[in-house]
Amino acid sequence: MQTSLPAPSPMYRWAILLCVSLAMFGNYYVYDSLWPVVDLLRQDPGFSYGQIGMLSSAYNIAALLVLLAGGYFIDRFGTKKAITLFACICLGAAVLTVVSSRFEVILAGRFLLGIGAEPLVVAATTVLAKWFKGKELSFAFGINLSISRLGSASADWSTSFASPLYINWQDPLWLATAIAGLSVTAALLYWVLEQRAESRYQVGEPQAADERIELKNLYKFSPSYWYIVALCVVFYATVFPFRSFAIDYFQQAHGITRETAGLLSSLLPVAAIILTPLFGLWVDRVGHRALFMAVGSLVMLPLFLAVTYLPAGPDIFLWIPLIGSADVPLTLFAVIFLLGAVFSLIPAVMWPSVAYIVDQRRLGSAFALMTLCQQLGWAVVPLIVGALNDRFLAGAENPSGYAPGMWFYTGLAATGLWFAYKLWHSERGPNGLESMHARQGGSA
Ligand SMILES: C[C@H](NC(=O)[C@@H](N)CCCCN)C(=O)O
Repeated sequence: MQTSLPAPSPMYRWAILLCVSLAMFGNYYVYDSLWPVVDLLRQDPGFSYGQIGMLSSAYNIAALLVLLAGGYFIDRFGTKKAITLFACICLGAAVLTVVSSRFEVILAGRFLLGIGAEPLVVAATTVLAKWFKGKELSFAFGINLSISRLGSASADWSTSFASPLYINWQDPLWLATAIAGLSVTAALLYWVLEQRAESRYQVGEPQAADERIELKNLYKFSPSYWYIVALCVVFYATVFPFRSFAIDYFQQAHGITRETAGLLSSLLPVAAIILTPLFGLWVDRVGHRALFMAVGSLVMLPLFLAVTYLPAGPDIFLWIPLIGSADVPLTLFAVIFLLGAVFSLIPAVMWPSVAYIVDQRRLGSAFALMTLCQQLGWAVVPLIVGALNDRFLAGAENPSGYAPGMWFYTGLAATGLWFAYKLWHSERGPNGLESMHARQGGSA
C-alpha cells in the first residue's frame, strides 16, 4: 500500500476539476446542439418530427446498452483511459452527425453520442469523487455541473452568438464538433495531470494492489444506495420531461408567447448554473445530505399543482442578462424559480452522496448503474405524459386537459419524497450520511 505520499495541493485538485469540467462542457454542448437546428433539419433534409424523435431516443437507447459496460471499464481501466476514450467517442459522434444529410448517418451519430456521452458523465463524476471526497465534494460537483449546464445553455444561446451559422443545419453542428475537440483536449490534459499525480500524491483512499474487486461483487450495493437510485429515477423522470413539455405547456395552457415561454423555461438551467455550486458549498459545510434531498423533494411536491390550479397573479418583469426580458405571470415565475432551485439542490447533493456510501473501487459501476436506471425513467415518463395529454385532449381550448399529467408529476415527486425519507431514516446514525461533512473529513 502507498501511504507515504503527500496529498495533492488544492490548486492541483482544482486544475483536475477544470479539465474534467471542460470535457463535460463539450459533452453537454454537443448533446444540446441538435435542438436549435430542428427546424432547419425539417426544411432541408426534410425530416419529420417522428425522425427527430428517433434522433433523440437513439441517444438514450445507446446509453442504456452501454452504461454497465462503461462503469466496468472505468473501474477496471481507470478514469484516465475512460475519460479520454469517451471524449474521443463524442468527437467521432459529432463528426458522424454532421458529415452527411442521410438520416441513417445522423441517427448513427446520435447513437454513438449516447455510447460516449453518458459514460463520460459517469467517469467525470468518478474522478471528482476520487479527488474531492472528504474535502469539498459537493461544491466541486456543483462547479462541474454548472460548467456542464453552461454547455447546454451555450448551445441554446448559439442561435444568437453564432447566428450567421444558422443558414443551414450543418454549420452549427461543425461548431459543436470543434467544441467536442475541446473536450478531447481537456481529457488529454486531465490524463497528463492524473499521470503526474500517480507518482507524487496520494489521491483518494489508498488501495492495495490485490484489492481489485471481483466482477460478481461489482453491482452489489446497500439499501441506502438503492434509495438514492430510486430518488434519482423519479427526480429526473419528473424534471427532464417537464422541461421538454414546458414551453409548449406555457403557450397552450397559460396563453403566453413562445419567446416569453422560452425565457421562462431557460430560468431553470440559468438558476441551476448559479445555485448548484452554492448548495454544494453549503452541504459540504453542514452535512445532512439526506435531509437536503428530502427538503428538495418536499419543495417540488406542490409545484405542478400550483402551476395548474393557482391564479396566474400579476405580471412581473423578468430580465436574464444577455438573453432577454419579458413580463411573466408571478405564479409561473415562482414555480419555475423554485423548480430551478430544486434542480440545483438535489443533483448537487445526490450524486456526491453515492461517493460516501459506496466503496471507491466500485464507484464507476455505482454511478453507471444509477445513470442506467435514470435513463429508463427519463425515457418512459414523456410517453406517459404525452399519452395523458392526448387522452384528456389537452390544448389551448382545453387547458384543464394538462391536469392529469401534472398529477402524474406530483405522484412522482411524492414517491421521491418517500425515498428521500427512507434514506434519511437509514442514514441518521453517527456513521451515516447525515453526519458526514467536510470538517469531519467526510469519510465513511
Ligand atoms: C449530473 C446529471 N447528469 C445526468 O443526469 C446525465 N445522465 C445526463 C446528462 C444530460 C446531457 N445533456 C445532471 O445533469 O443533473
